Amino acid sequence: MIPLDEKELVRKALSAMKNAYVPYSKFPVGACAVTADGEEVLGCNIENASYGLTICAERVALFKAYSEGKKDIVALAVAANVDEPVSPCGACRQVISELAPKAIVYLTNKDGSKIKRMTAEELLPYGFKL
Ligand SMILES: O=c1ccn([C@H]2C[C@H](O)[C@@H](CO)O2)c(=O)[nH]1
Ligand SMILES: [Zn+2]
Repeated sequence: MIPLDEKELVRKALSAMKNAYVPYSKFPVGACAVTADGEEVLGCNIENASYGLTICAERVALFKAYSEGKKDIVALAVAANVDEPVSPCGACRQVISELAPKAIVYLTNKDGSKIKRMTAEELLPYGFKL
C-alpha cells in the first residue's frame, strides 16, 4: 500500500469543493476517496431544486470510485468551509460503512488546519447490514 500523506489528502478534499453545485445551501463540501493502489477519486456535493435529490460529496466520491471498479477504499477525506472538522450526515455514514468499511476517514475544516481521524465503525457504530 502506498503511504498516505494526510495533509495532501485533505488538500485534495478541499480542492474538490470548487466544483460543488450548491445554489441552495451555499455550503460546498469536497471529498477524496483513495484506493489501496493510491488512486484518488474526488467528489463534491450536487444539489437540486427538488431538495431531496441532493447528493453529498462523500457519496459522489464513493459512487464514482465504485462505478470505475475501484472498490478497495482505504481512506476518505471530507472538507467543508467550517471552523471545526465537518461531520458527515447519517446517510453518508451508512454508505461509508458499506462501501468503505476499512477506510480511515479524515474530516477537516476550511483550511485543513484541523483533522479528525475516524474509522467507518466509529462514524456509524452498529450500522445496518443485510
Ligand atoms: O457531510 C456532508 C454534509 C452535508 N453535505 C451537503 C449536502 C448539502 O448540499 C449541503 C448542506 O446540507 O451540504 C455534504 O455534502 N456532506
Ligand atoms: Zn451526507
